[in-house]
Amino acid sequence: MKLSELMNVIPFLEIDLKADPLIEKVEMDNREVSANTLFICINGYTVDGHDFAESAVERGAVAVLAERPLALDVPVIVVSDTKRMMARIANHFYDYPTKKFNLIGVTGTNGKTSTTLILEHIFKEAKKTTGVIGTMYAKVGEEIVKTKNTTPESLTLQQTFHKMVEANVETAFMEVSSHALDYGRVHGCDFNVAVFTNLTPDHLDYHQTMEAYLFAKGLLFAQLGNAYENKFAILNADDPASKKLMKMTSANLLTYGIDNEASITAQNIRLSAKGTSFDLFIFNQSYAIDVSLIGKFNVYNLLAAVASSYVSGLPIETIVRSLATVKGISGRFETVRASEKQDFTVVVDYAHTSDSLKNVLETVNELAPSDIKVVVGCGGDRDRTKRPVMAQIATKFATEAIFTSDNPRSEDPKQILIDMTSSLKDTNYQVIVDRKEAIEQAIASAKKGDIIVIAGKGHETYQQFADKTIHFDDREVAFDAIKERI
Ligand SMILES: CC(=O)N[C@H]1[C@@H](OP(=O)(O)OP(=O)(O)OC[C@H]2O[C@@H](n3ccc(=O)[nH]c3=O)[C@H](O)[C@@H]2O)O[C@H](CO)[C@@H](O)[C@@H]1O[C@H](C)C(=O)N[C@@H](C)C(=O)N[C@H](CCC(=O)O)C(=O)O
Ligand SMILES: Nc1ncnc2c1ncn2[C@@H]1O[C@H](COP(=O)(O)OP(=O)(O)OP(=O)(O)O)[C@@H](O)[C@H]1O
Ligand SMILES: N[C@H](CCC[C@H](N)C(=O)O)C(=O)O
Ligand SMILES: [Mg+2]
Repeated sequence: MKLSELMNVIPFLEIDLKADPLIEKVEMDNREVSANTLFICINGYTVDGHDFAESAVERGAVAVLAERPLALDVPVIVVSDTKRMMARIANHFYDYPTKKFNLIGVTGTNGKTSTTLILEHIFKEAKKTTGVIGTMYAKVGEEIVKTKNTTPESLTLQQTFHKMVEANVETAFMEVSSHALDYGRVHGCDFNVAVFTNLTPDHLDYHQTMEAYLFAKGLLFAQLGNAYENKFAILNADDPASKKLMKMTSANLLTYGIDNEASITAQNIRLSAKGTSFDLFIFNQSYAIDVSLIGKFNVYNLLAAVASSYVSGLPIETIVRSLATVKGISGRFETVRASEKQDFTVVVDYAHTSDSLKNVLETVNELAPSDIKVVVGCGGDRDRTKRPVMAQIATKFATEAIFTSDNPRSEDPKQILIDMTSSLKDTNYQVIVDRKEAIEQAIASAKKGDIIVIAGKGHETYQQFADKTIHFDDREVAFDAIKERI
């Protein structure tokens, strides 16, 4: 496509293009540039992309989009906000891919990955071709693509959607993070369904206040479109934030919940260590559900997934049937069993917020009257306000807590642990900075019947420090420690 055609998506742009080169690629990273590329300069948090424009041209960029004039031998188009324009350009370049399939966006503090993966299962059981974008990976049909962000920036996003169109994907499920909404990474995505899971404190380093955090989540509902376009907002009736989100959208509404009145509800919930049973009520029809997922919080995820599948046109009988085969989600309430002789339980869970940690520990408490040990830490370069709160929850809901490192990133691991424990009144804890040692100690000292919850890193297979990233998998470390003991 010609540069002039791409530039048409920018309103009121008055440029006199002396050359109108063919654009075959759009990139924001000079290292990815090749012949006939349009290079977009993004002034980032770490570095300024404008500094790489010259190198991009040397590598084959034939035009540059920038926020200031640059002395280059190729056309330089100056706009006030390159990031915002990048979303439009990406959308046009990849021919508006999200108009070509059903797109379900899931936002909320906790439960996004779980809900999107339950959705993937339901749609696959209904024999649909699916796509997923989220924390663990992006998936185009069966092909897995590694991702850096839960919700990638617009260029990668639209490129991935384009691949989904080529792979004949019929429905895609996407986690939409508050950062992505605030940055405008999803501008121009044509969502058919937007799902809200819940809102509890997290990312306050970025958003500063809960109001600002809610506002960012609300942007998904604000950009959803209208009821007459058959768009649906799926809201959690048990979360007070839903009342505000309702006002931010003109789409159709469908609510789900357990405690408050809702269109889709679960009643008579029975929790066990093997799974969960409940009666699903959907517009006064009821269905008996038996799933292998554990915990009340997963009932919410299931209800959200049922609601989104239903408004996407899947028959309720198909949806209900598929729930019987929903599998556990990697790193979410995942048990580690290394030997027949193991007489204690080890659970690895991705709880890295105060609310999710409380949910997991409450669930474990409900399941068995055992002693609970929790091994947990808090990530560096992330919301500091959650540190003392997570520590309080750990000592309150577990018999004993071992506080350790999560991903310290650029921070001093010891300081993070001081932030967690300095105002703690309870004394049923110890601090072991090294995560491997902490897990080994918890397992070595486990008594018969104990439950050990290793929280915060779930599916992650690495640990990030200021100077290095090492391979680290809670499940592997736990497995080896159990073997060592038996
Ligand atoms: C704060 C933040 O969101 N940063 C994002 C941002 O990075 P940045 O601003 O540091 O980018 P940069 O490195 O300064 O680079 C600026 C520009 O120069 C270019 N560049 C850079 C180096 C070079 O050699 N050549 C070059 O051309 C880059 O491609 C870029 O265009 O742009 C990057 C590329 O899109 C993102 O990967 C990165 O996310 C980082 C990794 C991050 O941690 N983000 C978190 C806060 C985040 O977004 N999290 C949410 C999920 C949270 C949740 O699930 O709860 C998410 O959606 O992931
Ligand atoms: N609906 C829910 N409500 C509260 N807690 C939940 C819910 N679903 C899952 N959790 C807890 O939160 C943890 C993370 O779940 P999940 O990965 O689905 O969330 P997420 O929203 O994708 O998180 P992230 O923001 O890191 O992408 C789980 O391991 C579990 O402890
Ligand atoms: N999406 C979340 C994941 C946090 C996972 C936890 N293990 C940590 O590193 O803090 C974030 O980037 O804030
Ligand atoms: Mg996620």
